[in-house]
Amino acid sequence: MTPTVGYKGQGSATLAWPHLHVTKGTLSSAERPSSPGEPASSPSVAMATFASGNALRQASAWRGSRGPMLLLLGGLVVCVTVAWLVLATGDSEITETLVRKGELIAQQPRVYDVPCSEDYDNYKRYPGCTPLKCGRAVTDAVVTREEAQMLRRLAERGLSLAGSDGGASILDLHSGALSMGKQFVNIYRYFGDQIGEVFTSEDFQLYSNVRARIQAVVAETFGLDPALMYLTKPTFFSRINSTGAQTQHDEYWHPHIDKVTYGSFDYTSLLYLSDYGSDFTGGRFIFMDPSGNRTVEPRAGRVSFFSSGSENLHRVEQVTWGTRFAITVSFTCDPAHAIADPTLP
Ligand SMILES: O=C(O)CCC(=O)C(=O)O
Ligand SMILES: [Fe+2]
Repeated sequence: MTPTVGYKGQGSATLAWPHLHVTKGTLSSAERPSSPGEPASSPSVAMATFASGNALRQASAWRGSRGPMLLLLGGLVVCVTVAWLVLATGDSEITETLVRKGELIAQQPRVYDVPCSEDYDNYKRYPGCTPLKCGRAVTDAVVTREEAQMLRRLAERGLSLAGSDGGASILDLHSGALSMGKQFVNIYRYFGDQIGEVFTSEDFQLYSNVRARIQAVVAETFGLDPALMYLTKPTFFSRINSTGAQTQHDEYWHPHIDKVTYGSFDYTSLLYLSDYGSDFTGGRFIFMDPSGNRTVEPRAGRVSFFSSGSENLHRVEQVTWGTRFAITVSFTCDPAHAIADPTLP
């Protein structure tokens, strides 16, 4: 039987370490250190010699086991480092980081031109809005970190009412869609008048104000008439953490083209409400170009925007730790797909 064998094993191990049995300071002459000037009968000396003899033996035992211990410790350090690296760097091969979290794009947006894809030949053209030049841009100068924090609090309050069972939850102030468990509810219907205790008219004013500034910078950067581009749906707050997906709605990381996924989008903008690296790890935005992956690291208050066609195939790296908040605010050139800013019902 296993326990008996184990017990026997322990017994023989005890025998291999005789000093563990010397509990009363009774040392054999062979073990007793010779100390000429000292009366061997003195109990305190006997205790001291016993203690030091014991310490010596323990020290030599420690020296004996030091090798394996150091090996174990080394292994532990390697494991922790690898785990940290995986958490910190996420799941992606990155060819180029377009904008790091620690950089501040405080003046003009940093712009990267990308040739427009051929898909545009198949879409109806809206002069003054349909992209003539395509690309991507990032700015930290349009939304302050304080505003981002206020919007993040708004998102936290709304999403605290429910949230997905999986890692990705959304709140769409326009349609009222809010993730709940494995589906969505309409917050305005589900919570009725109580929603007035969660959101204030100032929250909605801030959203409109920020949306208008984003629209202006998108128009200026792409050379558009801001009056000929319109907010379109869906426009939503997202909250992502590392909880495993429970439904397809939680699988935010798939590569996609916004114009294909959402239909009406011509320009996508993303306003980040938390910081890559300190609020969460993983979760970088990745443009998947034929020549390699290019990433934008989220930073609270950072606006990243791009033409929504297949020249900007992208995905979000899986979040490995913490919580990532963002808002997707997008614009269409088609007045038929225009929506008004969200308002409190
Ligand atoms: O949150 C992001 O960085 C990107 C979200 C996105 O790709 C989308 O909403 O279509
Ligand atoms: Fe997207």
